[in-house]
Amino acid sequence: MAVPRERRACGAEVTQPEVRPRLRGLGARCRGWRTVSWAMPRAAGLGRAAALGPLLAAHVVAAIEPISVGIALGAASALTGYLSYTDLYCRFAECCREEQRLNASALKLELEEKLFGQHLATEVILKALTGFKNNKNPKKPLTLSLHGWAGTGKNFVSQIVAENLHSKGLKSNFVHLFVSTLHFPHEQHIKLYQDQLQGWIRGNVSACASSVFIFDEMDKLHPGVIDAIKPFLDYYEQVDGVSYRKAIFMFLSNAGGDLITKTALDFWRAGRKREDIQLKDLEPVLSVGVFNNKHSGLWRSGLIDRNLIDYFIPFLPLEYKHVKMCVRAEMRARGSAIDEDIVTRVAEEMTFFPKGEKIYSDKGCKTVQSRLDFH
Ligand SMILES: Nc1ncnc2c1ncn2[C@@H]1O[C@H](COP(=O)(O)OP(=O)(O)OP(=O)(O)O)[C@@H](O)[C@H]1O
Repeated sequence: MAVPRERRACGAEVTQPEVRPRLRGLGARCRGWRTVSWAMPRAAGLGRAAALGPLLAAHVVAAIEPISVGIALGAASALTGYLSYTDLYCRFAECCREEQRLNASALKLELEEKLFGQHLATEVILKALTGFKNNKNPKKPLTLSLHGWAGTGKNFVSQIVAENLHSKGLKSNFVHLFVSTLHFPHEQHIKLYQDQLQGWIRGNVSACASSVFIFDEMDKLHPGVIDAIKPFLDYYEQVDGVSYRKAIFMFLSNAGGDLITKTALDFWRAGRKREDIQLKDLEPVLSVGVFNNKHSGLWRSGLIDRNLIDYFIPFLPLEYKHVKMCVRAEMRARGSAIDEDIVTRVAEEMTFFPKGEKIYSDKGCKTVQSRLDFH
């Protein structure tokens, strides 16, 4: 019998093909399928295997890639006499290093250099992650809710955060990205999505306690779906034998973008500096706004009324000067010399709002890359 393509490629069982998430590209399919397969009956076993040490963990990976891992370990063992088995193993396969500390200064530098116009997001993310990772016994997982207009840097930041937590970033086996319209598209399957989500998260946290889960397009998530993970975000020591306290959850959403823009505009009109906007000017407005917004993914959510979201992080709308910074950053990334004429032309092709003042880019920096291709 012919094996379905996904199964050949990813080595996982297709459990419910008629309602499975439609995933883009093989990488995405593998990520989804792998997660499903780990989350289901084998999850608890995997968690225990990982806890029993690298030898067993090596068997788990060796079962996945027996030849390459075996050859690599054998050759390296022969060449080196001083590395521990764990060190050696982790040079060839990705390891979940739960106790690994965060390099806070590297993260700070990266955010300050690469993220433009987001003084609040930079400050809060840095403090939240540093505090959380420095705490050996967190009482709950870290939950961050990122809000803002399109193209203001929410996905960009989650990528930076992921890379600073697990070196392979979004490609890591311990970082999981869910996209509402891709993984949870049908309203009639909410119950199924809730069950799958619980299984995915339980399985992956069993395998790696410091797993990172990113939920993009929260504003397109059907109300109630996210409440399925409420027990995992709460202050429990364990849920069914699994501790979720070292995991990190990030929710990305356009919901609340209008509230953030209004505050930014009020400051601008009052002649106050953008950098004077403080978290307290926005966080309460955001949490209430999102809780009352039917299209936020967090409408009347238990995650909010149980105070399980640690930080609501506002992403401010980007101005003309920030768009120019994005163009320059893109030119640098492409290895091109900075041409200020092109920088200006690209920035001027973007559209700005509100109609009268034209201060903020309506797509943030989102189309900068493609526009640069024309010049
Ligand atoms: N504040 C920023 N600083 C630097 N670059 C940015 C910023 N915002 C966006 N960019 C650039 O624009 C690209 C698109 O932004 P990103 O995907 O992070 O937007 P988003 O806020 O997640 O948008 P959406 O809500 O539509 O998903 C990024 O990959 C990055 O190159």
